[in-house]
Amino acid sequence: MTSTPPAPRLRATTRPLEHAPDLISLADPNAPMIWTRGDRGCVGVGEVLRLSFSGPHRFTDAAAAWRRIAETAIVDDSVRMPGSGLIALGTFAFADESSAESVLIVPRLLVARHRGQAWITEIAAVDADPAPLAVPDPPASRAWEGVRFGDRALATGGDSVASYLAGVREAGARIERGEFEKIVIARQLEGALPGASDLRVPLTRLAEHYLDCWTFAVDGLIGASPETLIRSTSGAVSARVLAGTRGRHSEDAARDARARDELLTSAKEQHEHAFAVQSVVTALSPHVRDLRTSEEPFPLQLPNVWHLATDLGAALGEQSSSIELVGALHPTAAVAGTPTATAVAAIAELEPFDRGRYSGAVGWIDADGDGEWVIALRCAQLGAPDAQTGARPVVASAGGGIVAGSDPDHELGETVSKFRPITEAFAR
Ligand SMILES: C=C(O[C@@H]1C=C(C(=O)O)C=C[C@H]1O)C(=O)O
Repeated sequence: MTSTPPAPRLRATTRPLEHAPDLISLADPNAPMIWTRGDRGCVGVGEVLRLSFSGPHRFTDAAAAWRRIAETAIVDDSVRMPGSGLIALGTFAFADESSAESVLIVPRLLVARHRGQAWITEIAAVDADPAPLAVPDPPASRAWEGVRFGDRALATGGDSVASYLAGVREAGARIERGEFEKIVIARQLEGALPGASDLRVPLTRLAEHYLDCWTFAVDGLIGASPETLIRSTSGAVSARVLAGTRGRHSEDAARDARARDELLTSAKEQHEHAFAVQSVVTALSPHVRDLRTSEEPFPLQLPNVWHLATDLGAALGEQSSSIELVGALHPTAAVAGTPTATAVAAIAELEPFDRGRYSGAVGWIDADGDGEWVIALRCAQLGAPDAQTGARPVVASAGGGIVAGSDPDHELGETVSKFRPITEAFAR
């Protein structure tokens, strides 16, 4: 299933930079490689290695391939910060059967910052000539006409919103019959990105508005996710679980506060949230020690929605790499349901599309296996350019958890709120 060419032996050299440059401005406007949140993150320029994986073993295959590359690499790193030295950025498909590729990409140059510190890493095959360790000039600005999204046409030609509502109703009926307790049902929007568009425009908007989210661009998957699947640094592990959502009402403070309070006091939302936390605790427990969670779910305020959130912390109990932890956690109840296997099988039946990388994982890994991975939410996938026009298809996905008593129209409204980061970032 997984096709990986013999990996070259890599050399990575990291040196400090005096000034922290604006990361997004350095990205390739056509194929940006970005991972950023607030005053932290990195931009990749160029590509030295791309590994592809697919099928049910994509996480273990990727973890093994990366371990081999890291073991033989020569790393000269005078910075020693999370994200310095040899790095790959990656994105993994949601479903075992997905036709979407899961990839690990090693950039040729990586410019990164962590609060006040900044550095540059150059990566090449050991026998290749080194590139200068200098920050490249930002590429010239390009046009931005934006993307107008509409409901994605179904392969069967039917109405996609009607199909989503039917899926939610059917999911509710199956929950009533006791087939499963929770399932996440998603829907898709699509649009066309004009050729020669500057993808730094939507990325800058996402990074500026969604300060509590990781803004990412890896292999055409672009978004800003609030949900940390796993972060592992020098033996410490953390995660953020979200489940339970209300749309924001930024124009009306009283209504907005009511939405937040309703979320905090709703038995249904707390119940749904508990499923999601439990699924992460169960999957993580064999790999960690001293697992602790925030006492009570807290309200996470994003520009588009309120979420119920729980933070988890632990010590890494064995030598698992961050990709192995992602493989152990995926898919959580936040994106699949409970029990997992039944929910995943029902998603394949009730959603009339392949989710691709949406609700899979996106993030990075270093030579020690440490890294940061989020659930690929609030995102869109760009396709290949049309041979004639250069326009690229863009598909955005969003969904929500269905439990006993979920109302289909309310769930539809929730997806509208969850699409906002993407529809607004890609607007004209
Ligand atoms: C599935 C999505 O989001 C997930 C589902 C949530 C919910 O059902 O309340 C909340 C946050 C995410 O864990 C999405 O954004 O598409």
